[in-house]
Amino acid sequence: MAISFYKYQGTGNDFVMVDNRKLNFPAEDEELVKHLCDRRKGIGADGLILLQDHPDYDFEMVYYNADGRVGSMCGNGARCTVRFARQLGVIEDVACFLAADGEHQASVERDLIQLKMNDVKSIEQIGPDYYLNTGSPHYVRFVDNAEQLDVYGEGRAVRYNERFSEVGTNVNFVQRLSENEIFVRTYERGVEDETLSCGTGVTACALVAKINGMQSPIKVKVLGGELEVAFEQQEDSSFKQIYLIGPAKLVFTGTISS
Ligand SMILES: N[C@@H](CCC[C@H](N)C(=O)O)C(=O)O
Repeated sequence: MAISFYKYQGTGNDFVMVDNRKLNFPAEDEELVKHLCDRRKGIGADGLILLQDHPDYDFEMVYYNADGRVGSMCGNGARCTVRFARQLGVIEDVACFLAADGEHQASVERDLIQLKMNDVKSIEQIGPDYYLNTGSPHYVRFVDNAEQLDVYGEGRAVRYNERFSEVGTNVNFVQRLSENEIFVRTYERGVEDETLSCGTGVTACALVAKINGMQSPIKVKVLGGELEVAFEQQEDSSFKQIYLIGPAKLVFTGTISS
């Protein structure tokens, strides 16, 4: 079977994208998805995304992690899907689409994609660390020197902690750089390694930064570039009007036989 694909990246978080509007991509085949995401034997990506029709939305985004399993929300993947939808002519500069965690709005502003994330009602504190869901589950730990950190080793220690054993978690390490800027490194569930950026992770870190005295909007440096997170915190401490803003780019297109 020949599969036509598009490769996109958002701050270095990269995805194989398939226009599934007129296809019936066999995504239940975990080995196929894993193969396409394999960096040596396949195309290479942190995940695979199907863009498909939906009767009530501009499109639906279906996300799979690089391990072949269907994933939860992917913030960078969603920004790339919006760019992809625009390239295909599915949308113009605004979109209302469905993802794993429900409805999202987005807009295209030149190089940047502004993505509205779902509200976050609560943040759990676990010792000095935090745990919250921004569409995907995220553990957040503040550190003094994220650059020197063993993200793989320390990330796996949390990822495979029995507390998270059923669903697992992504693990983020955050360093405060200035009054309105943080640096984030993330160990991603489903990739089972550090990625260059994680959109839902960056969002989680910005909300936790607010709890620790920082104000919206928060600039976020990641290994693959820069993002911004804007939000409002309500009196009941929940977060609304959360926006993840950053670039999303087409890298190349191709055809691969499975
Ligand atoms: N890279 C993503 C997060 C993808 C989901 C994650 N791998 C999981 O399984 O929770 C992002 O940009 O949000």
